[in-house]
Amino acid sequence: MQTETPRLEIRNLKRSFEGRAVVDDVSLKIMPGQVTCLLGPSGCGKSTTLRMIAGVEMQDSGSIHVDGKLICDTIFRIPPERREIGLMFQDFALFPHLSVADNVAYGLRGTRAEKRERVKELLERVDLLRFIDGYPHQLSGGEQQRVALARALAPKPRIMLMDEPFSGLDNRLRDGIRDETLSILKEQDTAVLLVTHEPDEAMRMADEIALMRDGQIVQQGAPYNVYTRPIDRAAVSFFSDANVIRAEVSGALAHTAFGRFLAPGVPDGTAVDIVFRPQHVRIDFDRAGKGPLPTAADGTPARAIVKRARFMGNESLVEFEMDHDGSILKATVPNVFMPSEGTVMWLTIRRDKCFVFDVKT
Ligand SMILES: Nc1ncnc2c1ncn2[C@@H]1O[C@H](COP(=O)(O)OP(=O)(O)OP(=O)(O)O)[C@@H](O)[C@H]1O
Repeated sequence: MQTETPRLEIRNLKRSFEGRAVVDDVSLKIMPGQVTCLLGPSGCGKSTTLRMIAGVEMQDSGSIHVDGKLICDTIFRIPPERREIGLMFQDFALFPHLSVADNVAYGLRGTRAEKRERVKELLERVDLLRFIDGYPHQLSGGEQQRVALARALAPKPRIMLMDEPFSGLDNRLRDGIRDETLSILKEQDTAVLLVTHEPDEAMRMADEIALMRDGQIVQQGAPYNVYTRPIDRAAVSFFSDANVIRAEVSGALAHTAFGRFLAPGVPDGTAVDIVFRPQHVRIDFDRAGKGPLPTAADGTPARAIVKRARFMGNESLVEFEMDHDGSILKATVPNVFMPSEGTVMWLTIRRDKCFVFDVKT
């Protein structure tokens, strides 16, 4: 069986600044037409990784390959302008002295007529055709960014590196431009590496998410898998609010006020964190001092007092103080649910949505 060659492959990239490993052994493969999001908090090394692939930053070790060919290691190096890699950064400036059309045509080859055709096609898709003969200073910041996007897409690069490319756009525009950009890149079979610190953006754009932390990729996979099978507590919290209950294991079970949680393979006496998202807390009303009966799916109910309820738009967030230890738990409920402070309720936690992590690891 013939295996497909990745469009972009980076192997064991490392880069240190002042003795600190900012990118620490990062490897990735991206196939043609695939969008991979490098997702992680500010300062984790995402941009430095991208800059090394672009060729504007030199790695200390490791190599970069395009369609199976080496383009850069510590001995051999193709200069940035010959890598045929498209770049789209948030602060990528347009050429102020060139018209919008000439900016978009900048990297294009072909006859004047062919270039004009391609420029029109792209400006139409980013909804800016009316500005074709205008100049950058006549456009708003968001419009300039869309022109920069059209310029980056125009030469149909084999690889596109994007660093927070949509963050300057207002919400109303962002979704449309994001979807349009994605469909252009897919049509062109471009391999995309997109850097973002916004989980929503990564979930929306990515075929694959590479979760980065302290210079390393800590987890990689399809958005659904990364979201539903996070490798640790921080990976849960990165995507959403998370509740955490600390418990001790005995007999492969973690014992809590919400009943027992399976902790297979965890030795007795080990401390674990049981982590779950607010949407997986079930809320029940108090019935003469009692909650619902325990079930295998939801465990035992625990008594809680409403501290605060807030309406968030399409859901409500309720904060509870737990009776048994005074800890705070958050629950979200679709639509409007605004119980008043002090209301007694009973909470259960969906077992199939909980993650149990050994505290030490
Ligand atoms: N040229 C440099 N000299 C010294 N330190 C640097 C240099 N470039 C980056 N760093 C440091 O490396 C770390 C990672 O930076 P990088 O820009 O890659 O992070 P990032 O994940 O892209 O963050 P952000 O989302 O905030 O851009 C930061 O602590 C940064 O200060």
